Amino acid sequence: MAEEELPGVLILDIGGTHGVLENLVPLLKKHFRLITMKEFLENKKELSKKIQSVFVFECRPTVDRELLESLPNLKVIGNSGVGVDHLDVKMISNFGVKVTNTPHAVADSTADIGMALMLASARRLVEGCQIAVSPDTKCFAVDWLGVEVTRATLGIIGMGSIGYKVAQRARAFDMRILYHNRNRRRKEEEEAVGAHYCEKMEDLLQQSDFVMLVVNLTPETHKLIGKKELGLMKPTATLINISRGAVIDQDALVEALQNKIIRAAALDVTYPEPLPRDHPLLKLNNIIITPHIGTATAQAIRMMAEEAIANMLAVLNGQPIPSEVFPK
Ligand SMILES: O=C(O)[C@H](O)CO
Repeated sequence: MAEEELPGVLILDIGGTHGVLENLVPLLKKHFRLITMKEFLENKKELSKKIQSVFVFECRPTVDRELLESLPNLKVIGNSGVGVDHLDVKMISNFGVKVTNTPHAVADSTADIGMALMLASARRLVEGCQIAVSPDTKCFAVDWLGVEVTRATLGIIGMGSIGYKVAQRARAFDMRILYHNRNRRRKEEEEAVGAHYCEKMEDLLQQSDFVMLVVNLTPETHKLIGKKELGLMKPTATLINISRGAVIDQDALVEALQNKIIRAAALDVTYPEPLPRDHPLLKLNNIIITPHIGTATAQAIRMMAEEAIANMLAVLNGQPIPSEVFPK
């Protein structure tokens, strides 16, 4: 089909992603006529009617009312990524537009980063690297002992597809696995990874050596972990966050880390991202922060684009939609 005849997809500007989007262009071009935001703004009159879908890369750009009002033939917003907290799904659906996401593509890489953060924090990997390259290193390993992950207790808060992948990996470390989730998993699924359900999150917090946050950000999970919850954790415990920054009350976390209420934290997500350079979290030495890289692998990015494309095409062709997000 000639490019002109393909359905138009508007690509939202994504900023400094180091050429990621350019790598996705050939994939998208097979099925869509690509229209960048710049092109759209320069030629709104001609292009607005042609755009049937908007491709949102990960969680940065959002879609506002003004944009929706200017796209009369828009049918779907294909989010590349699982979290859709940056999109007002209710407002979008009031325009008769569907929202889709990519839960399958992100699961392995995000679970991997959860494990990487847990191991790095437990074994003080970042400090170790700094000591190794420091010119006057006199430090021996015994001066800065870490803690063991093997056979420790891991509490997973949020047992969706990513949480479950974390449990699968943790099993290989002989970890005792606890989980808390809105809905209990099937017995066979629990048994397959040896996970024990905690109906009360408090029980999980009190018993875990590592607590990993894998929930979606919703009004119910906003600041789910605050002063009270941190106070329930063991002083030797580590908090790992691979979901969204706002799931933690960051002021309470600063206080807990400063006062050694918990041992350490390892965050792939913060609020905001990036943190302002003078943020107190950046001044602590019992924390590791990575810049939201849960899905930053070549394979994950590609799979996310493929899953998003399949979703968008299903909507445009009136077929069953693999991963639709419904307004709550
Ligand atoms: O939501 C996701 O899938 C990741 O955080 C990437 O944005």
